[in-house]
Amino acid sequence: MSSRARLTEDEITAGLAALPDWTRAGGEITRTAETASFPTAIRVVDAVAETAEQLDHHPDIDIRWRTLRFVLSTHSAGGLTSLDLTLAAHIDEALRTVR
Ligand SMILES: C[C@H](O)[C@H](O)[C@H]1CNC2=NC(N)=NC(=O)C2=N1
Repeated sequence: MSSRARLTEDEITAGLAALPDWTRAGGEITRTAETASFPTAIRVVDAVAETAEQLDHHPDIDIRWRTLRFVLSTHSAGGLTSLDLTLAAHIDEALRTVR
């Protein structure tokens, strides 16, 4: 299966079981997280930007002081693909590790 193929409902359910901080709304998943400070929020975004470039897959990001909101979807597929789950796991890792 290509990583840009739309996932089935069962695949989405299984994938999201490992991503408890993400909320699904139709063809998107969203996570909001508060970081320690505005500079930390920017460093998280910087780390995510690097991953996004490597994956050639890019999140929508909303920055409000030290709160970040990420929205993931595969625009070319019109919904969720394994790339969204992969990127979500990387964002979780950045939020856990970047200080
Ligand atoms: C040419 C390039 O692969 C595409 O434009 C990529 C870039 N990043 C992308 N990011 C997301 N989220 N969805 C896409 O369909 C997408 N397409």
